[in-house]
Amino acid sequence: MKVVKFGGSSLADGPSYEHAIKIITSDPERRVVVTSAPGKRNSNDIKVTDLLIKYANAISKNEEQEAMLVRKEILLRYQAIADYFNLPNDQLQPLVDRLAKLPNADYPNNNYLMAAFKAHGERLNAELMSLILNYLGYPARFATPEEVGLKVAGTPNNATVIPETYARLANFSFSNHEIIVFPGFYGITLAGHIATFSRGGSDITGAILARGLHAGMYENFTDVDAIYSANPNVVDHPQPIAKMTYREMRELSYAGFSVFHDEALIPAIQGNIPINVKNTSDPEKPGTLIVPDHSFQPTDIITGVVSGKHFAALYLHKYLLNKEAGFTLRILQILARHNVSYEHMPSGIDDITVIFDKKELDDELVDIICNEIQEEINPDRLEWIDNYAITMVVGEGMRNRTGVINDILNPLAEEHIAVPMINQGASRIAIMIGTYNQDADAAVRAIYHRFFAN
Ligand SMILES: Nc1ncnc2c1ncn2[C@@H]1O[C@H](COP(=O)(O)OP(=O)(O)O)[C@@H](O)[C@H]1O
Ligand SMILES: N[C@@H](CC(=O)OP(=O)(O)O)C(=O)O
Repeated sequence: MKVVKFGGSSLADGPSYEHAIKIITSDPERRVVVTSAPGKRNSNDIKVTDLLIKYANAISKNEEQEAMLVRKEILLRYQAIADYFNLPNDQLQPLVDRLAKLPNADYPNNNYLMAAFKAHGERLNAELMSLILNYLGYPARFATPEEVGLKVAGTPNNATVIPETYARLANFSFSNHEIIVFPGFYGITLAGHIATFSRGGSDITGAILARGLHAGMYENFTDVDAIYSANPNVVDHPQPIAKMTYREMRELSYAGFSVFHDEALIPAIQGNIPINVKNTSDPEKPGTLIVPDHSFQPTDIITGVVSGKHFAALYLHKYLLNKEAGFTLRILQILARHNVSYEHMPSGIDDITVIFDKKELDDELVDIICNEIQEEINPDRLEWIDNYAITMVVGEGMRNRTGVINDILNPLAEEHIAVPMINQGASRIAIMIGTYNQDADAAVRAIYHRFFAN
């Protein structure tokens, strides 16, 4: 049995829906389908998830006129898909009502309201997909996180799955003849409220279902032929990756290979389920296979290179820092006091750099943290670097090679790219290079061309 997830770009309009339906119905193994919300139909378009965020904000601010206009815009997206298949209008009415009634429900606070609104992009799309499949004569059943017990914890817009979900999923039964259509992106908290994963999180739902339902394969359909060795928006015609390991993908998606969510690797790893990323418009192409480490023999030295620009860094210098017991602990205590987590903390004998994901911080919080560190720790130098980027060079093939670091650093030096930090150690398959934002893309191109020129 296969779990199949379609991204927003693969369900954006009637023609793309038609491709997806062909894929679903061409293989009887494809029994569980996970939908994203309709995505962009062209580069100027707006994702339905972003329209729903607008709708939620208008409701929170009591802007009734704006809310009505956005709600109509959202409905038009689903209506256009339904019309493409000549679905009778009355069948769409439950979706229309659901969207209209969203503001009337009780939410513990505005964050839960936002989560519930956002989740409806996928929920309505799964319902629509099952209606269309049935209308075309394929036996499909719409199932929800409520029904199967997909439970989550954490914050309402950045939730994580609760392990008991897997036991509940094991009890979810469906017949050999039906196609289950399930909305991505959200689960239900123990208190019964909707909470979403982070953006792009429908990939996570697919992986949870694949693990919980013991799928033989998790197919992830998107709008590119494969995962490439570099972001195709940064490098022209990068090389497709035929096969890679879970660990490689996790390192790369963490740093910016947005084609697959880094958190979605975890259920797949736990369930030992291979992932195949494929193109909805060209499903015959092999795509990229993501597999466990033990079944993999690397052919290239590096598998991919990527830069994430959403980082900031706090650089601290203090003589004899390495002799001062509890120095790092006191920094971490200040961060914990403000509920801020850090990403990395490379250190030297007199220096330490704490790297943050910018999503964790705002300007006010940065000021507070810097002031507290200055007062309580009294470093000789404290510098906040707001335009920090992390370039990640990843490959199982680096494991037993020497000199790879030279091949990474030399092209950067040739391009006069400053490298304020290198971290090569903890993970034997990844080297992390700190650069400044403005150099990040050039760094990716320089490293890519050094390793993949031929
Ligand atoms: N290394 C990469 N390989 C392929 N695509 C990438 C890579 N890095 C970034 N991308 C981008 O990821 C996009 C697909 O991800 P996303 O838009 O989230 O898809 P979906 O809507 O199918 O979930 C591609 O169109 C591409 O622009
Ligand atoms: N629709 C959500 C979740 C998601 O996974 O979307 P996509 O598959 O289009 O990346 C978002 O936009 O974040």
